[in-house]
Amino acid sequence: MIRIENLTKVYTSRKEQVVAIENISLDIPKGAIYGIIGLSGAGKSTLVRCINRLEEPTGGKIIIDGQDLTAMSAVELRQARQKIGMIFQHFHLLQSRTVFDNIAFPLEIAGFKKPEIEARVKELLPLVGLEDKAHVYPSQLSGGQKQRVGIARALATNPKVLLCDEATSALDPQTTLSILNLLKDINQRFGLTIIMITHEMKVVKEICSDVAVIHESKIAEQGPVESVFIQPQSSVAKEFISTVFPNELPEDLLRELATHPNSQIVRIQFLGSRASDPIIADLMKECEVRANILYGSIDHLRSTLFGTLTLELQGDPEQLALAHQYLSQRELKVEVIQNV
Ligand SMILES: Nc1ncnc2c1ncn2[C@@H]1O[C@H](COP(=O)(O)OP(=O)(O)OP(=O)(O)O)[C@@H](O)[C@H]1O
Repeated sequence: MIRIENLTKVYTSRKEQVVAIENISLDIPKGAIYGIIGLSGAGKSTLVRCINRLEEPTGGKIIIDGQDLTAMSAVELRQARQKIGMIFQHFHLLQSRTVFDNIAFPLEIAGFKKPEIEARVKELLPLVGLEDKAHVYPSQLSGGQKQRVGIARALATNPKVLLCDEATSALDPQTTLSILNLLKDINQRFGLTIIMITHEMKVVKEICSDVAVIHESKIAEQGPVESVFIQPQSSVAKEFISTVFPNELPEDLLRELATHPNSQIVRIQFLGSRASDPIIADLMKECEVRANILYGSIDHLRSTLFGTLTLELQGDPEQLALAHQYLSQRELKVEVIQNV
């Protein structure tokens, strides 16, 4: 639905040239919640601002529903932008307008008549849970409420795409969760395609269906969230995943385990229904190895279970080989952390 082809943006000043994004290509399916994650300065904001040409790309194409935004005239672009909503980290609300008038603003610009505007705003207020705040000013709202106004304003012209630039980065964890749930709800109810720019893997873990990791202006890797979490390829993706699923064992424990004879430390990761398999009981019964649990966690990637289990396996080489065979037959991802 959205195709980004070889997108490049170079900022040129008198002193220097900065390549903010370089040859980025992405296919974003209709109805996806597509996360774009990267460290500060990686190029995320530039990328998202190029998607609706708030920033003019230096090269490449943005194709939305078959229409090339980069080839559009100013008038065509203005019309196309009505189908692309955007929300920002710092909300960007008009302080002198009430909540109602902030949400009405894009409809006024688009030339809607007063009764139509009133009807649409009255539809949007309950959608974002602000029925009782229509006539208050932004300064009287909490951060989460301000972002709800931002979301209602972005949805006013019935967009097909919602761009979110660090939409929850200024919010506390609980408010972040409530905004993410609202975005998930909107995505499911209206089939809206959402692009989430973030530097926080917990945002990706919570609601994204797909993710692209951007590093030093380029895409380091991309794919469905489950694949990237279970089999990350790039070191930057691994680093991000370790922020939500830390699985390093303490150094002194590793040192102590290194003294155990015939022992191996393995990390097992599993998705979905595999989370309820009796792995340890089977390993002990079928492979006759001893399995000591060193670390375990189970969590959700959106609505799929994702688990990590770090075990010390003890047994002779044949028994350990049998254990690996057993684990690989069950399509679990197994990594040997330490052999003794
Ligand atoms: N208007 C500009 N003029 C010159 N350089 C810019 C401009 N905007 C961004 N850059 C540079 O482009 C690179 C990418 O910046 P960008 O803001 O897109 O990164 P980011 O991943 O969004 O970072 P952050 O999370 O810190 O906002 C950085 O090196 C930045 O300094």
